[in-house]
Amino acid sequence: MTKTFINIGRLIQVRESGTNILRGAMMADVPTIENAWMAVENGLISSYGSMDDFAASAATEIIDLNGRMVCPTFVDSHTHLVFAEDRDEEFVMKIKGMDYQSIAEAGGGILNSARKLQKMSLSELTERASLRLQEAIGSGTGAIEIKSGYGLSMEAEIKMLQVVNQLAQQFPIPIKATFLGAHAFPDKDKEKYMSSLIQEMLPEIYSQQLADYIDCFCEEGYYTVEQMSRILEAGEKFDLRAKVHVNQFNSIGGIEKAIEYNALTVDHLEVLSESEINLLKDSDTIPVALPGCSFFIRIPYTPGRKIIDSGLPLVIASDFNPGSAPSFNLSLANSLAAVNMGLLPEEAFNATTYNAAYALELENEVGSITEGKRANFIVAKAGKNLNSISYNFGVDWIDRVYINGELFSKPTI
Ligand SMILES: N=CN[C@@H](CCC(=O)O)C(=O)O
Ligand SMILES: [Zn+2]
Repeated sequence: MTKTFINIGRLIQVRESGTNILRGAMMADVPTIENAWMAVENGLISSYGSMDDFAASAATEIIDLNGRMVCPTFVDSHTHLVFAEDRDEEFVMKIKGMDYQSIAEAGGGILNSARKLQKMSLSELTERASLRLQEAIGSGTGAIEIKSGYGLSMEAEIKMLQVVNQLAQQFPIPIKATFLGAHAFPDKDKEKYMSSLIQEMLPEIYSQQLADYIDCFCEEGYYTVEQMSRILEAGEKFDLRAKVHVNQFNSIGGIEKAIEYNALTVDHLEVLSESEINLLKDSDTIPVALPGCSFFIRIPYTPGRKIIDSGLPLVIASDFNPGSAPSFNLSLANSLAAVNMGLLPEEAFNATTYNAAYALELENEVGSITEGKRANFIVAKAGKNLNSISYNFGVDWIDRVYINGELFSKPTI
């Protein structure tokens, strides 16, 4: 049966299909229909228009939105949503003055998460991740990427990816899985782990079809450019395109190497030089900023304003993880991007919806109000507009979330 939503005060992010990722000045525009209607059929957006031209059909359920704004759900292209436990004790260490790297050296960090995850069963991990994902959808996320990387052994990395695949079966939104075995080294024998990654884990992941992308944390003290290169080379053989962590603390050549492998995205970029911006301009690789991480571990923000002013596209994601960004809330990411990166509300919104869909190759499915895309959308509370998303930081502006045209209910815990 068709559902028709009428008296939509503003229908936001309405775009024809077949357009491209938004770059530079294009990011400041969010096409909108004032006083609109929108019809949904079989879970997809089937048509929309101005209320001035609306004619009700008998075979449709009418839902009157009384002037509220409707916009597409967010797309979160970078998360570490599967983990065993929060790391709030590290948060307290940070308040007392320790930085991210010293916390890792003191037994915290990625290895702390790995020790906990290795001991936890697949079903317990799935249950915990499900609760987080339900909440993330309730906060407006309608498509998501989830990485492994807290396993750091063949068994635990496979377990993490199986959890992601179970979530993809259970949840009604598109979920992409990324293999991030190269998140840290589990012990001193780095070569042994490199061989395990390339010769054991990757073939097994491929044979079980557990991942869509391959990732690597290319950073001083983690993976060198040469090690990342070997990992991306191996990933290519198993049809896994790269989405990589680069330039979080230092620029060591990761961007250049990622572009050489035609990476889909380069994520973090808190440290970014003019020459690296120029390299990105000559490539199809998409820059992704993670303002929640900058906020939480108090590191510089990715120069998003500069990226856009250089004519590049920009994507923003949550980086949701227990260490450096324990929030999946993309409304907050919009606020942080506006206040700390100098993005207009329109630019931040495009970076978390329309452009973000490209960062997961889901541009034909989600990210805008377009005929034939999934009816994954948010109904705002009364009186809220596009500016409210960035402006009302930390305030819940969302009245309801629809996924595939169905009302999504938050879990009752
Ligand atoms: N930087 C590497 N990985 C995560 C942090 C992981 C952690 O601290 O557990 C990130 O993207 O910020
Ligand atoms: Zn990350």
